[in-house]
Amino acid sequence: MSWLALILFVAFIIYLYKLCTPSSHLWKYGNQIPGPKPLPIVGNALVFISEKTILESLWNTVRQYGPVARLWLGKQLFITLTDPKDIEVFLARNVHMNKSGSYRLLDSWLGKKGMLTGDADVWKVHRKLLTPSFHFKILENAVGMIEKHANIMCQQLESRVEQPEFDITDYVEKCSLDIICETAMGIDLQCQTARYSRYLENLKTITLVMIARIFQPWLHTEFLFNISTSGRIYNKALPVIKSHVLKVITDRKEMLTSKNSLNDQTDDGTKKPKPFLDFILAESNFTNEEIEDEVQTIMFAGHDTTKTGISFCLYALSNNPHVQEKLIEEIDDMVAQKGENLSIQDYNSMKYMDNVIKEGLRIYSPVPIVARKVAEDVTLPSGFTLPVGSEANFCLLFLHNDEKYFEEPNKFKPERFEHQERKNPFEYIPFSAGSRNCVGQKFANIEMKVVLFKFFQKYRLLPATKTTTIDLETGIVLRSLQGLPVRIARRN
Ligand code: HEM
Repeated sequence: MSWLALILFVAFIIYLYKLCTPSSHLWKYGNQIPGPKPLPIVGNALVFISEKTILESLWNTVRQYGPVARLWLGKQLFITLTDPKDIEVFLARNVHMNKSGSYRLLDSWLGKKGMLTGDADVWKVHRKLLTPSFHFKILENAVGMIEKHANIMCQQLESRVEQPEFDITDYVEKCSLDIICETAMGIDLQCQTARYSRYLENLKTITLVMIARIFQPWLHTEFLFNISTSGRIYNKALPVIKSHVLKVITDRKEMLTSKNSLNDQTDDGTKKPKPFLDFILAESNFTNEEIEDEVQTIMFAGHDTTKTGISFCLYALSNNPHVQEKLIEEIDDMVAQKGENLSIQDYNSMKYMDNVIKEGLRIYSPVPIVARKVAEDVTLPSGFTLPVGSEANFCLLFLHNDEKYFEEPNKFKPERFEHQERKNPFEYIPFSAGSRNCVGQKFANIEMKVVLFKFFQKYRLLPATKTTTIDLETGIVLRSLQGLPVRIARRN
């Protein structure tokens, strides 16, 4: 019996070793890039246990080894890039179009056919077919719905006025989900007025498990992941997310077939925009799998990012009263000129608001890291060669907080965008760049403006009194370990 156990143990070690040993090509080029000495099997994965957050570990690696830093995660060669000239090589040319292997770990959730994670062949077709659903005309009609949900958020916040500090993310998150569901799916979820959202709770679990899994190479195989504690937690949360999305699709299909329940007028009598989901359902070439993957993708990418962008902006404004006052002044001027009913052009004409949002997306980039699979050996302007099969990770958060490109990067200064003479446009790319940039960029910008506008018409923000610092972490999108504590006061 003990012999059998020994043989099984040795077989398991050989299996792990093979699983974690990179190809000689990766090994040769990978080790020419600066980085810490790897251990057998795990590579450099232990660097992620030494710090409080994954971001801090990555940041330390970049500080120590430079703007091109190498880590081995098992057999995966993970190269962090923070120089805009190096990043440009990937984003400006249509050569390295597939997302990195880390995104494949999201397949059981986002599928293989969604725009965000899909490979180039599927992505090209979907992006072309679905781009019209983000057209300016559609956004223009969506403004009223965004305003409606922003107003509900403000009503919900009434109970927090003049109260101790609280996490603003909880409110913004539900508002963002309601916005994406009604504008993109045609379903008014009313998540803000419900006390509990199973979708949001389980989504949080899924994203946290997934991000940790990326940096734990021993959990990359399905078998080991499924028997791990993280895998069991994930497998319990996933069906909730899946069934939620399926219900959204079924409900919309039913609404489209029974015309009675299809109310295509907004409360103020204007025509509702055609939701993204109707574009997909009308596309006869889309399989059920493709529909589900795209809806799953837009539900996630369309609310978690804007939630993060808005919440961090509000948090930054709570700590920068002079910026807040200037923004309030601009909002009051706009109301004095145009009244309450603003068009998309009115929102976009507020220059200071625009710069506040740009600065928020710089200092707290909602998507801190994006990554590509290296499709062929490529030599970067910095001189290093990235071998085919490695992962190139662009750390947008570090790039945007690098003093080489932004003076006093820790200061929240929207004015820096007034005289914007960037040496290289790839120095500031919160929505990524090139043909796989964010398809929802215009939608996100208008949503952020409307929510800030409605909020500051009613309230002022005050800094938290108990929580004075936050630790940034990646949970696919940026998050803070302490939440984003603020206090609010009524204006007037
Ligand atoms: C502040 C808000 C947002 C930020 C900062 C943001 C940022 C990004 C970034 C950096 C990417 C590239 C990701 C990668 O290469 O892995 C991306 C892609 C994407 N985003 Fe956004 N996003 C935001 C809002 C939105 C919204 C509101 C939607 C949908 C309504 C959306 C839908 C997508 C989709 C579908 C992709 C994949 C595009 C493609 O590969 O063709 N995003 N976003």
